[in-house]
Amino acid sequence: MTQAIPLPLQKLHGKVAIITGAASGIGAVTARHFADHGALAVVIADIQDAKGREVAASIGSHRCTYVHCDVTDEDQVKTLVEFTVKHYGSLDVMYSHVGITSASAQTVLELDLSGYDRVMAVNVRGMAACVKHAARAMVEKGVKGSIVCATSISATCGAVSMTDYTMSKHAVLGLVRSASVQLAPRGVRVNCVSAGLVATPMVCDALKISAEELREKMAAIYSGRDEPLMEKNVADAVVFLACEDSAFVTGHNLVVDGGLGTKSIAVLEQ
Ligand SMILES: NC(=O)c1ccc[n+]([C@@H]2O[C@H](COP(=O)([O-])OP(=O)(O)OC[C@H]3O[C@@H](n4cnc5c(N)ncnc54)[C@H](O)[C@@H]3O)[C@@H](O)[C@H]2O)c1
Repeated sequence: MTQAIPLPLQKLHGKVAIITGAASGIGAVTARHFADHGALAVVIADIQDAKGREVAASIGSHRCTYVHCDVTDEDQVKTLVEFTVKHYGSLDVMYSHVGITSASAQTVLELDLSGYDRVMAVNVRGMAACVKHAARAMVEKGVKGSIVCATSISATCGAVSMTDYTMSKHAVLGLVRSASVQLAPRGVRVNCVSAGLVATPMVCDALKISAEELREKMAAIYSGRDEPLMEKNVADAVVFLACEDSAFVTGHNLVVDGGLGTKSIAVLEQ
């Protein structure tokens, strides 16, 4: 069960939300944060079924449900959105958070194109499917909803490795900007959050390092802060873009990196 925020301070009271990639890391913390902010229902979508069910149960079955959904399969994304609308009446918020990296360094000279295809299928095609079906559900029901996509500080700069990941996050910016223009007349907002480095399984697995070790390394980079960038800091930004506080914000890339940008990426490149 979650510790509810007092009603007057709840930003998502009565809202119905989907969060993809919420079995783990930033998505899981954001799902809890949405529930704490009074969301009527938070639907967690992921491919890690046991973990996803665990997160949903820990938040509480009265307001959180797990649905298996591989975002690379458009039919599964469509079914996820249909399930949500059927069970909870509408869809107000889609946080399309799923993203992966390749197993290898993916420099241009050594680019493994099958790894590239996988990253693009998940990070770009999957993101587009989530935006498409969430937007359709909102437009059909006349809901002036909010769609938030996970980008990264890698969306606006080059990197010495992870070429495919960097390309995919640049592409998400194009998706968000186009969708925001197209959906503005329908009252649907589309924004993205570009997080700096957070010690989640995606990053720790890629670096073959524990979360504790990575946070220690990051402490030097985020030295002006009491602690390194955490999942909760990203979740706060997502709640802002999901709620009415950002009613006139659309097509925006909200950077959450403590002002450190590529310095935090440097940890990956050491
Ligand atoms: N951790 C960071 O430093 C960081 C920084 C910037 C942006 N991001 C973004 O956050 C997202 C990754 O989240 P995280 O860092 O919390 O990592 P994570 O690995 O903890 O979470 C990613 C989740 O996505 C799920 N997933 C993977 N492929 C999927 C698929 N095909 N269909 C459905 N679910 C799938 C995984 O099972 C996992 O639960 C990516 O979009 C990434 O670009 C992370």
